[in-house]
Amino acid sequence: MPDVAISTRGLRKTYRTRRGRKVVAVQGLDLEVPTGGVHGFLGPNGSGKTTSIRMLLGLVRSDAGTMTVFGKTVPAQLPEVVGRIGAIVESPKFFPAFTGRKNLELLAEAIGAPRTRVGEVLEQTSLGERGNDRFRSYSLGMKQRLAIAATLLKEPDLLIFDEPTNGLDPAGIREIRETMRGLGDQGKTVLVSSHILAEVEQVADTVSIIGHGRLLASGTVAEVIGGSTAPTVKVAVGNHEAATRILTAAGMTVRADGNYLLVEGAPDPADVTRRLAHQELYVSELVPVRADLESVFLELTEGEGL
Ligand SMILES: Nc1ncnc2c1ncn2[C@@H]1O[C@H](COP(=O)(O)OP(=O)(O)OP(=O)(O)O)[C@@H](O)[C@H]1O
Repeated sequence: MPDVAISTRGLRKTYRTRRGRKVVAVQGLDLEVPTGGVHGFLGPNGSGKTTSIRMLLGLVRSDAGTMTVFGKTVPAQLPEVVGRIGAIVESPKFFPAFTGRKNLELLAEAIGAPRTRVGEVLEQTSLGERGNDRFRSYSLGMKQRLAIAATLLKEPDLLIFDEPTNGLDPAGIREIRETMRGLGDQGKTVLVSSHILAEVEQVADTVSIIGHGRLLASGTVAEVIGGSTAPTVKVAVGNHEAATRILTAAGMTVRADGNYLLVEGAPDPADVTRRLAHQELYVSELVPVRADLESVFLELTEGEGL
C-alpha cells in the first residue's frame, strides 16, 4: 500500500454563479494525506474543503491539477479504488420507522455486503445496544454514527467525513471523535474536514490547514503548532507599565490581557522573572501559554482576509 492515501497537486476549481460571476473555490491546492490515522482538513467556512472533497470523490470536475487516491489517478481510475472509499458528504437517508439495524441490513443487501457486517459496524460505532431501536428515536449524534456505520459496511480503507460534527452537542461531538479515533487506530485512513480546530486537535494525527483554496500549513499537530507560534508566557505582576517597559527593552513583545501581561519572545520564562526582579518588580504568577491549533489558524489566516 502506498504510504500516501491522498495526494493533490495544483488542484483548481472555479464556479460560475447563475449571474455569470466567477467564484474561485480551490486555487492550486497541494494536499498530502498519509496512509493510516486521522487527518484533519481544516479551514474557515468557504475555504474550499467541500469542493476539494467532492472533486476527490468524482462528484465535481476540477479545472486543473492532478489527484490520486491510493496511487490511482482520480477521476480516471476512480472505479478501481472507489470500493476502498467510504464517505459521508451529506446526511444519508434512513427510514425513520425502522431500527438502526434494519436500516443497515437493507443497505448491506443493496451494496452486496455480508449481513454479518451489520453487527460488527454497530459495535464499531458503539451503537450495539441501540441497534434494535427505531432510527427516529436516535439522537443527532447517534444518527451521525449510524451514517458512519453505513460507510463501514464495505470495509473501506479510506473514510472521508465532511464536517461530521456539524450541529452536534458536546456529547455527540465526543462520540464521533472517539469513533474516528478508533478507526484511525485500526489503521484506516480518516480524512475529516472541519472549521472547528479544537475539535480536530484532540483526534488528528496530522492536519492540513487551507485558506481560500490553498494550503497554508500541514504536518503533525505538534509540528503545525510548534512551527508557527512563538512561545508565550502569561505573567501577573503589580506594575504593568514598568514591567512592559523593561521587557520590551529586552526585545520581548508584551500585550495586556486583563490582569495579566502576555509576553512573547522570552528565551526562557525564568528570564522574565529575573529581569523584573532586578528592577524590584515581583512576579506573583507565571504560566506558559500553550499554543493550540486555533491560535495557529488565526495567525495563518489573518493576512488572508478570511
Ligand atoms: N455550486 C456552487 N456554485 C457556486 N459557488 C459555489 C458552489 N459551491 C461552492 N461555492 C463557493 O465556493 C467557495 C468554497 O466553498 P466550499 O463549500 O468548498 O467551502 P468549505 O470550506 O467546504 O466551506 P463550508 O465549511 O462552509 O462548507 C465558497 O465561496 C462557496 O460559496
